[in-house]
Amino acid sequence: MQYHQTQLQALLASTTAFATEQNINALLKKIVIHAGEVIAAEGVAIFVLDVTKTYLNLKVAKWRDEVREVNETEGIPLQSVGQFNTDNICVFAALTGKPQLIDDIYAGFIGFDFSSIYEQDKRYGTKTHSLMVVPLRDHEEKTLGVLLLANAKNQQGEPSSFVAMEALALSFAAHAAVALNNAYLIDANKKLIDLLGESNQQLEAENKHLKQSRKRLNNYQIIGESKAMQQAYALMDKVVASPVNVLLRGETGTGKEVFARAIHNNSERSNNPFITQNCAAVPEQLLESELFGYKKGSFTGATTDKKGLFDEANSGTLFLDEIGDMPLNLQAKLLRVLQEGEVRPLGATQSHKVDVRIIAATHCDLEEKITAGSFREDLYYRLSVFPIFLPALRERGDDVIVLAKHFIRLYAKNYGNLPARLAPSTIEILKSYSFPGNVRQLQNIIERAVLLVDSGTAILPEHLPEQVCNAEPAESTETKSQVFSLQNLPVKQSLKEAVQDYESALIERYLQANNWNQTRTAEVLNMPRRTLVEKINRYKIVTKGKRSH
Ligand SMILES: Nc1ncnc2c1ncn2[C@@H]1O[C@H](COP(=O)(O)OP(=O)(O)OP(=O)(O)O)[C@@H](O)[C@H]1O
Repeated sequence: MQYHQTQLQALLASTTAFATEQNINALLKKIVIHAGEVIAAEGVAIFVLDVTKTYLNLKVAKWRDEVREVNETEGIPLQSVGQFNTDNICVFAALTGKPQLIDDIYAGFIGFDFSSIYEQDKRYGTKTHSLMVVPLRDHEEKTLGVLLLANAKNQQGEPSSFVAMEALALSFAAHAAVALNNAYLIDANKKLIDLLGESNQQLEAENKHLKQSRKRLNNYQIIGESKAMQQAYALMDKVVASPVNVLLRGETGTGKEVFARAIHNNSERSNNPFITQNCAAVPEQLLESELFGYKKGSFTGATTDKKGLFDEANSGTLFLDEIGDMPLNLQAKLLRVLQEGEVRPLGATQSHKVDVRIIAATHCDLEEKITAGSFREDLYYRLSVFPIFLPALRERGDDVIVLAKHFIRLYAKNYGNLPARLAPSTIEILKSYSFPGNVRQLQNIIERAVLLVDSGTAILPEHLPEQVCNAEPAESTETKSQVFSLQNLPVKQSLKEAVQDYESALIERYLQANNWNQTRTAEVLNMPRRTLVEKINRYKIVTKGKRSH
């Protein structure tokens, strides 16, 4: 079959045009326009199968030069009353996958129902004679839709037959179908990507929400939401998922054991044992046999083998409280366990492996102990891979009252007392007290008060211990700023002297606030500890209020 040069050029042009179009509606329009150029016809229309594959929907129609995009919601049904709608030429072509060619639709009954075209002709004064319907099928031969061409024209523009153009039409339809299928795939991909993006965003939001609510509720079931505690929780968040050893530091009664349990309970080891041992409470030999165990006959009284706490805690966590008070000899043995992951019970000839996470705790200034030679520096580095400083109760703001109310509920329940409440004056006293014994001291104070108070009445200052009521209020930061207000400064002082005065008083204030713990103070002031010690010596800061560390 000989085709006109312009038709072949049009076919080539359509290939390029389709290859660069990814948008479905734009592509459908291009198919219709190019079809009219490749196959000389007066009218062109494209129908596509809807997603349910039950309707052929008209998308774009062209009559001579006029192109119309159609937004048809209900197209031609493939079936009606349970029967395929084979009277319709488009449905027939779609179902059979075969092109349909009619030279004259008015030439008597030809097996299809053209009544709607007759009606249109009447309405618009047109005259349809020849028709060609070509199915658009993808590489798997699934029908995507059909292309309808009306009124074939010859090269002179006179009415003709589509028969001569069938092969050209089939070739055009084949690559139009490939382009359409690609556009569908790209569209489906984009929708998937959008969907993924959306669900990712949703996941991110949920994640954030979970993290926030976890922070708010603090899953660790530790009472206290102050900023200082939030900082400690944030460090815990980091450490629970990893197996590193943790060193909990803080004054006595700040909740080091509470934190240690919480770390264990939120770690992967939570179903395994959590064993605690206070290293200060027992004599050296007993502590050694407790920790490492012994073999029968290894000393007088060793009548049976005894498992040590490292073995008891295998796969779990061993909490070593008051680690600063561990005797030097045992420090060396502990270091070996940490380095080699093996223990050797007393009297045993061989070591064996253990898998234990160590959480150590101390209220001591370990750095000072190292200087004094009573704590091994190498052990210190092993233990303090991840230190967490627990804030003193006086640094926790309103947590004091939150904790007090928690303990009231606890003891009211224990002692069958109707819940008492805190009188405003009591709240004031508790808020300004410095709590050297921290949470443990508050807990004892509240227990005593709940016992003293009558059921359902308020806890008054008289229900608090005398030393609490009569204590000087903890120094507030306002006092400091008063001392250093410009009005109070001597007028004849060099800048250097003024700065030194300020620095010296500031360091003293921070030392006091941190219970004279130099490491902690250096941390808070964000300076090396050695520099802090130098300044303490240079300014001759009296550390007589210092606790025994
Ligand atoms: N945040 C808290 N919420 C509720 N109770 C707490 C909290 N912190 C501490 N406690 C309670 O305070 C008491 C002291 O806590 P814990 O023994 O954990 O302190 P510690 O720092 O280990 O003390 P020490 O240094 O003397 O060993 C315990 O009864 C504990 O239950």
